[in-house]
Amino acid sequence: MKVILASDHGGVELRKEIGELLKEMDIEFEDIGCDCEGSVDYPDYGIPAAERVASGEFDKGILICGTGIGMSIAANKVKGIRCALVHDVFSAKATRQHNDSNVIAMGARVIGPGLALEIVKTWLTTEFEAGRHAKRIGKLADYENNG
Ligand SMILES: O=C(CO)[C@H](O)[C@H](O)[C@H](O)COP(=O)(O)O
Repeated sequence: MKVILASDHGGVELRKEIGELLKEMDIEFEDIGCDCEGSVDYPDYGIPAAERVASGEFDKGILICGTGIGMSIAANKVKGIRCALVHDVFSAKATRQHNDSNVIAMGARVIGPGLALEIVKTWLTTEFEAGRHAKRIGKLADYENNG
């Protein structure tokens, strides 16, 4: 599995902690920043990261900003992306099982690193259940492709 990590200035520390976790889990990843002291704009990191998941270069993406909201909105603008804004372990599991989410967004100003790392572990290790959920995802793809 290959994972891409990105954040704005609100998520730098948490993003780096997630990178350390991925190393411990022996998961291949690329961290595209930001490597910023000052303020940056979340679409400049979230959209390129999501595009690289949508293209198939990466299997999953993890995006961090202050709330996770900006990053989730940005990622979901990219065709083929199902980004879930997640701040609890139950949702992290459910969004893999039911939505086959390929990106998650979290807010570093919303949750602490302990919970965030548990969310990442759960999300990366939970499989899509398919079945009735596959039909629903198909409807999303149909809308994306045909309106
Ligand atoms: O986009 C966001 C909110 O939806 C992110 O949380 C940003 O990190 C936040 O807006 C940045 O805010 P700042 O006041 O410019 O640091």
